[in-house]
Amino acid sequence: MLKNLRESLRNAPIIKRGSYNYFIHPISDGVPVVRPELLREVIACIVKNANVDVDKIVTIEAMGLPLGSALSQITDIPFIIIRKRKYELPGEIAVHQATGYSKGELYLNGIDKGDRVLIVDDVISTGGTMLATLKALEMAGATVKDIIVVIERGDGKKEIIDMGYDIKTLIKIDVDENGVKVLECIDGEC
Ligand SMILES: O=P(O)(O)OC[C@H]1O[C@H](OP(=O)(O)OP(=O)(O)O)[C@H](O)[C@@H]1O
Ligand SMILES: Nc1nc2[nH]cnc2c(=O)[nH]1
Repeated sequence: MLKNLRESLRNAPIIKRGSYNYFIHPISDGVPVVRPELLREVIACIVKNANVDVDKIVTIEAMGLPLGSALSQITDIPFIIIRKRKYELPGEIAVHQATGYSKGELYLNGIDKGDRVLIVDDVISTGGTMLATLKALEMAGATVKDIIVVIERGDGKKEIIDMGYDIKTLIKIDVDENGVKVLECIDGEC
């Protein structure tokens, strides 16, 4: 089921961001090109595995956007984007985000108290972005029914599970300066 994702990750180039080995891939970067068969495969796998009995899908700028958008079209569930830009709307919630190579603020709008949500993102690595997202959603009074992330690297997933949340990842990889190694897939075919 995840043939395109597996093969493309095995060929992903690596760059250094400080000391961090950063892989570049269409799902996580939008470059060099996002092929429809890859996105279709990933979205089908998300629909098959995620709990979509929710009021809203929550994604994170920037690379949660193609995922949230396609998922919303298929499920007919509205989606919201946690932005890196401040809007200063009433009720906007700001949280601090730290990844393995960057720091910044995230801004949540559009959640009503009691909303049941599914969080979708492209990558989990340190878990810093997901922690910030969960904090913002907790502050907004949302109930997180499920979390699904396409690519898992590092130990961030464990932190989220330790906080008591369910989180699924479609593919688990290891990254070093030589490239990407595929470790595990949700379809069991790796
Ligand atoms: O688990 P973490 O260490 O937090 O890493 C995961 C985050 O890193 C990337 O976001 P980034 O902030 O680089 O933004 P982008 O989507 O604009 O590339 C990715 O989209 C995740 O949100
Ligand atoms: N594209 C990309 N996004 C990430 N988010 C966290 N780590 C990575 C990475 O290595 N590559």
